[in-house]
Amino acid sequence: MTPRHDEDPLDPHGHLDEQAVDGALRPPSLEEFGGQPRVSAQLGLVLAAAQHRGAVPDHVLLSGPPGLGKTTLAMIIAHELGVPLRISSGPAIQHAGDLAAILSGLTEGEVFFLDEIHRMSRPAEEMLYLAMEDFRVDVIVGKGPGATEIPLEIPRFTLVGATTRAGLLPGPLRDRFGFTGQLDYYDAADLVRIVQRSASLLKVALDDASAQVIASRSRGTPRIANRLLRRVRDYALIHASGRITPPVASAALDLYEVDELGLDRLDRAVLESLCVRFGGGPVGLGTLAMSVGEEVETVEEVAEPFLIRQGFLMRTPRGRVATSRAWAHLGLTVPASRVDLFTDPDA
Ligand SMILES: Nc1ncnc2c1ncn2[C@@H]1O[C@H](COP(=O)(O)OP(=O)(O)OP(=O)(O)O)[C@@H](O)[C@H]1O
Repeated sequence: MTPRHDEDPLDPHGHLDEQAVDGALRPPSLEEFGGQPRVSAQLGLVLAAAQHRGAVPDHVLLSGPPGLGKTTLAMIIAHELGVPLRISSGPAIQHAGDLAAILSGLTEGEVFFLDEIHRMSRPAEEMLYLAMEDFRVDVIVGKGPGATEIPLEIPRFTLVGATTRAGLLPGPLRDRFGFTGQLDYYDAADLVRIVQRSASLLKVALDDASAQVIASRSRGTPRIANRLLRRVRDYALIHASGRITPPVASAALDLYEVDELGLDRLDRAVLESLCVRFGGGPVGLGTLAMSVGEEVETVEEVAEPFLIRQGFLMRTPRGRVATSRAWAHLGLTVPASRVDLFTDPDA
């Protein structure tokens, strides 16, 4: 049987993979960017004032967990300013020369989006200080004692740096950003609107109650909301004649092991390991990550912030510790040896 691609209006010929569909769902303007009202309003003002003065806006730092819209905001900034966008990432810039090549190739007023800015090499970072402040880079020509620095003027640009770990940025780099937007997890009402917008772009009928089922399991993250919507759409297509209802949405998400609070396999593996294997901790992050077969960064940047926010896990100087809520969520009883930890002495 020939596969049918015509189900997807964003992908009529079947050329777009899932990531491309994700990109197609990105809101193009601040007005369409749902949620984050504080960051949106502050950023809007920075851009409007710069445009009013006819100046290139200050550099912008966006921080927050993955999937909350940092790349989307960088694209929106360029779009609102009507300038081109150049994209790179910290790990891709290992030598100062890589950065010099990018910066000298920018056009006047261009937005330069540098993702994972905390993972840039030290020499590149130092070059960036100068570029951000004086719109100049010092290119080193030659080697050893005969090496000379040649100053090179670069066009004025707006750097949009993104990081999941603002705390890892050296002070001098952080200080050179004129505006810092701290993105936080989205509340359910915002996610409902985001998922409804995506559903309408995908030409999928989605009632309020079903949108709420998806939003409540999306860990406060638009990228996850869009992904779950696509999984629910698939499930409805195969099992419910394409009709999404709250029970259909719940059944789909159960199948994909996303529970009612939005915890996925990795989150539960981390909690289970912490509670069962390590008796609730404290346990070091490296050991915890190894016990679930994941990279330290993944556990630290993807699972942990959400588990902490949900009150399942605490970071302590001696390691990660489970809360009583973690045992309860796993359907386990807090071991007798831990009970006193969670008992309020004044109760
Ligand atoms: N405020 C929003 N409104 C609507 N959709 C959004 C919003 N924020 C993010 N999205 C959607 O979520 C997806 C992920 O967003 P984005 O790639 O900007 O996240 P990110 O913070 O840059 O993630 P990472 O740190 O992993 O690069 C995008 O495809 C976009 O469609």
